[in-house]
Amino acid sequence: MAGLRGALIVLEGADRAGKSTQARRLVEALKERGYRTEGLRFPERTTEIGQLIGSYLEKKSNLEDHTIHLLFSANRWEQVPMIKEKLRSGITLVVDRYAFSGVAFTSSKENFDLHWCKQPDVGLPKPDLVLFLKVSPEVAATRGGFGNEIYETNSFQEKVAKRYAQLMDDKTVNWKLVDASQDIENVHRQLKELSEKAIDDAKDQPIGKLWE
Ligand SMILES: Nc1ncnc2c1ncn2[C@@H]1O[C@H](COP(=O)(O)OP(=O)(O)OP(=O)(O)O)[C@@H](O)[C@H]1O
Ligand SMILES: Cc1cn([C@H]2C[C@H](O)[C@@H](COP(=O)(O)O)O2)c(=O)[nH]c1=O
Repeated sequence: MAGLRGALIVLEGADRAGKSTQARRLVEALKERGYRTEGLRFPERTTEIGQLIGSYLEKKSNLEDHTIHLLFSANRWEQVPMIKEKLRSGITLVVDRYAFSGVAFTSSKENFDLHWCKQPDVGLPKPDLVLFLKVSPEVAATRGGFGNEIYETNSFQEKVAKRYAQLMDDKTVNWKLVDASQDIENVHRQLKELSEKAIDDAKDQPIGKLWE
């Protein structure tokens, strides 16, 4: 319907929680239900900034810790005009990782606090729903591919899980926690239900600003 906006739905969680699997399924399921829906993921590795990030994650280049944090944030900001345009035109966006990943991962490094890590992302379009896929580092480690990229170690992922828990204390963000150690279909059903409600709630609301 003209004038109604789409929802910004974010999937967050530790590496190998199943975010990409669920994001793909969610986009398809929402489309089947008649919602105009598109997927998006961060980091968006195809841009110039995204290529620097990809090279860092794949351990092909080294970047100073503040620098890589700011690049992750810049990689989100460069997509903001497109995100706003799509939401305003009624398209729902399902986003695989967002600013919460940025804060949870960088603040797990030594000498970084949550407050500093949030600042570059203050004012981004605020998600209408953040689906947190909770899985223990032990279960995540049994899933395919764990260990290829820079942050994929059990010890680092344990720190990341604690940072996410701190972020979820923020009640200004619409967090929904889902047990992602269940089978793919069960997780999917829950995400779809929560998403449909968020789309309905968001449709006549203005786009908010994150952490403002
Ligand atoms: N609920 C599940 N049960 C078992 N295996 C799963 C489940 N969800 C995803 N997987 C498998 O775990 C692996 C990682 O899934 P996926 O890439 O979706 O996770 P991710 O959270 O996007 O990971 P990353 O953040 O590291 O890219 C894949 O092999 C996928 O098939
Ligand atoms: C958005 C974002 C991501 N990260 C980290 C989290 C993961 O370890 C990788 C991305 O891997 P994926 O397989 O493409 O999901 O990057 C980060 O540290 N900061 C961020 O802002």
